Amino acid sequence: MLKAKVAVLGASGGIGQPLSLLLKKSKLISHLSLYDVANTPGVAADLSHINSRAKVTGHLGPEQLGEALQGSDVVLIPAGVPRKPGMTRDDLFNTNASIVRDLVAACAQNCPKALIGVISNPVNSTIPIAAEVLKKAGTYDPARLFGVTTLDVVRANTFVAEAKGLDPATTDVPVIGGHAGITIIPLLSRVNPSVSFDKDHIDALTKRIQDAGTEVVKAKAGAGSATLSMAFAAARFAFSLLEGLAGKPDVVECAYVQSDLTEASYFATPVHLGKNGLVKNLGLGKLSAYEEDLVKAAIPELKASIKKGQEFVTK
Ligand SMILES: NC(=O)C1=CN([C@@H]2O[C@H](COP(=O)(O)OP(=O)(O)OC[C@H]3O[C@@H](n4cnc5c(N)ncnc54)[C@H](O)[C@@H]3O)[C@@H](O)[C@H]2O)C=CC1
Ligand SMILES: O=C([O-])CC(=O)C(=O)O
Repeated sequence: MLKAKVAVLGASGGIGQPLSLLLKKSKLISHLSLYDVANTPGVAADLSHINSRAKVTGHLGPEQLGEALQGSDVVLIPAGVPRKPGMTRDDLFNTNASIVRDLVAACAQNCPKALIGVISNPVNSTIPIAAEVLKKAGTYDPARLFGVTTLDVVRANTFVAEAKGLDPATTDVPVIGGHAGITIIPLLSRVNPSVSFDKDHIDALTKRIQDAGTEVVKAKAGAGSATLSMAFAAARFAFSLLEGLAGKPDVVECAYVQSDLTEASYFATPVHLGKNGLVKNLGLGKLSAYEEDLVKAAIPELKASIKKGQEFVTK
C-alpha cells in the first residue's frame, strides 16, 4: 500500500483543520504533517489520538517549515486570509501572494518532487506565482502543480442534482476555466448522467455556481468564506492525487494547471492523474455555443490575473 507523507500548510485554519481531519482517515497516508504559524501543537495532539493509520506531526512557525515538508509526496496549501463581504478574491492578493511565494519556495527546497495543490486565493494568480517560484528554484514541473478548483465541481454537482432530482454523490459536472466569478465555467452540456436545461435555467445555474463562494461569504457575514465544503473538496482532490500516485488507472479531476489550450497560460480542465501527477490534460472537450462564449469572456480576466501573479515574482 502507498505510504505517502502529506503536508498541510495552514493546517490550523478554517479549511486546514477539517481538511486534516478528513485526510487522517485515509489509508494511503502514513504521515500527516501539519504546519501553520499558530496552534499546530494543539491541532496535531488532538488529531493524533484518532486510531487511523497516519502518524500526525505538528510544526509551528518558519523555523519548523523545513522539517514539516521534508519527504512530502503531496503538499496542500490553504494558508492565507479569506474574504469578507464586499471583497473580491483578487482583494486577497496583497496578503496571500507573499504567503504562497514563501511556502512554495520552501517546497522547492525540501520536497522538490512533491505534488502541490494550492487552495489559497486568488487561485488564478497564486498558481502562476507558485510556478515562477519553482522555475526560479529550478524545480518546476507543470505536471506537479495544481490550483484546487474541486469546490466548483462539488457545488455544480450539488446544484444540478438538486435541480434534476439526481443523487448528488454520483452526478458529475466538469467545471473549467479558473476560480473567480466569470472565469468559473460549468459545462452544463456535459453533465453525467446526461440532463437538459432550458436557456434561462442554464443562465441561472451558471451564475449560481460562479457566485457560490460569495453566497457563503455573505451568509458567514464577516466570519470568513467556505471552509467545510472546501475541506471536503480538497480532501477529494488529495485522495485523487494519492490514488494516482498509488497507480490506480483512470483517475480524473478538474484542476487549474499550466495549459496551452487557450490564450490563458493557466486554465482548468479535466486532467488524468497518475504516478507523476498530471499524466494527460483531457482538454476542454466539446462545448455548447453558450459555453464557448463563457470561455471567450473569461480569457481576458484570466490573462490579467496570471500576469499579475507572474510579475509579482519576476519583477
Ligand atoms: N480554492 C478554493 O476553492 C477556496 C479557497 N479558499 C481560500 O483558502 C484560504 C484559507 O481560508 P481559511 O482556511 O478560511 O482561512 P483561515 O484564516 O481560517 O485560515 C488560514 C490559516 O493560514 C494560516 N497562515 C497564515 N499565514 C501563514 C503562513 N505564512 N504559513 C502558514 N500558515 C499561515 C493562519 O494561521 C490560519 O490558520 C483563503 O485564501 C481562502 O480565500 C477558501 C475557500 C475555497
Ligand atoms: O469565495 C471565496 O472567497 C472562497 C472561495 O474561493 C470559494 O468559496 O469558492
